Amino acid sequence: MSTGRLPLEDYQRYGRQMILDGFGLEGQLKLQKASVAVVGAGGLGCPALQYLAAAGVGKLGIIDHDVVELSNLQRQILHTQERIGIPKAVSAAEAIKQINSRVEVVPITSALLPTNALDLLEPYDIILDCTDNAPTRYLLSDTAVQLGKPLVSGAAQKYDGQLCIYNYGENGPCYRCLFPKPTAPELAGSCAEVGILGVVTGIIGNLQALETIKIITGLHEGKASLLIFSALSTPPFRSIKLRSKRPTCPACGVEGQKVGRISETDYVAFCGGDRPDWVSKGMVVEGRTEYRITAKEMRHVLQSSPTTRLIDVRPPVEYGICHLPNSINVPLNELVADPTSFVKIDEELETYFVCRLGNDSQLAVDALRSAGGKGIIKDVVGGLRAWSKDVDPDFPVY
Ligand SMILES: Nc1ncnc2c1ncn2[C@@H]1O[C@H](COP(=O)(O)OP(=O)(O)OP(=O)(O)O)[C@@H](O)[C@H]1O
Repeated sequence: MSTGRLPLEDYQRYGRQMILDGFGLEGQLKLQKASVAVVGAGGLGCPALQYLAAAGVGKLGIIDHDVVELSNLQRQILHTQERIGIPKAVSAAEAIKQINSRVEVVPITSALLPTNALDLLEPYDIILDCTDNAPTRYLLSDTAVQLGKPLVSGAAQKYDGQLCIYNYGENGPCYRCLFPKPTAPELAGSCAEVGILGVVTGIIGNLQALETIKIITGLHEGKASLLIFSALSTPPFRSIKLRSKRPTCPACGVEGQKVGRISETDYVAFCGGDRPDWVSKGMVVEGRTEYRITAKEMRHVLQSSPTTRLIDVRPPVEYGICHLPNSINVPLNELVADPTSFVKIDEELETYFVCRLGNDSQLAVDALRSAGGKGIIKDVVGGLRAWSKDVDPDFPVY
């Protein structure tokens, strides 16, 4: 039996869970003492944070560099219309305070990077990966291994989701044990590119909160498994038992650490092509800036340089929805298959690529350069979305 005591009103607030077998006052005191870092306050992070706060986790760190947008509200349920434009970490912290004012909330509005990950995550007992990109997944996994903390990882796209706890229990595997090599960039589209049903992120984010509460209260049996959810399948859940950590894993294997120092590792380069759109949000991704141009700079170029060609690499159906005047449409798949037959190499011409979000356009730059293109070949950071935000608010965003 526990000798601890809760503030009087907490017996009322948490009574419904405290009377559960195996939970009790002990479980509630453990939650109160626990600290959890949630990286990403988006589709997964919002529901996870909501339930962790409601359940009475003592301290919640929220790390997200992004701001709330209208397109987030379909699934990022802690944010509101009134808070569009403010940092997600701050918006989520405000929402949590309204649910449970006694939770200590630490909003961090910078991105998690190799240079700050160890420092930012060290103060917490458990880490939640609620992000949406491969470089951050590997960064989080390596950091969790180095800090010796469990990593409760969620992922969701389209109608599907996954849940796994890494670096936990007796010899539990890390993310690198399961995925030693990153998914080919062309297969790893973002939610903005491939779509997401909001409630799917709700299901996976809630499961992340559930597993976290089980770990904190001692209700988790400590066996590693990968839960796969597919909303359109019957039954929708499948669970795969996982092996122990791989002895040869470069991060957590018994043969010793072979991955480099986290702060010096270029996770973006490791994961390849489809870079997260961090540049437009103030994060410089090394080695790319000379081939990139902002939307505002693009407007200036279009107004002042007659030797400019602007190539829109979206699929024709998207080009048909909206496009910039004088842009020509060469879909990325056609361009990559045979770059110079679609875009003749001409050093006298300045060539600019644009797409919806500024990811495919980088691949287009790479394709043309690899095919021998020289001179000014650049792409628009943040794509047409940045154009709408920074240059022409009347340009449609979809
Ligand atoms: N390295 C990182 N550090 C901090 N937050 C991150 C990092 N990588 C991703 N995130 C955050 O993780 C969240 C992922 O959530 P989600 O995919 O639902 O949102 P989104 O990126 O706003 O969506 P969309 O792709 O529709 O714009 C985002 O808020 C994003 O800013």
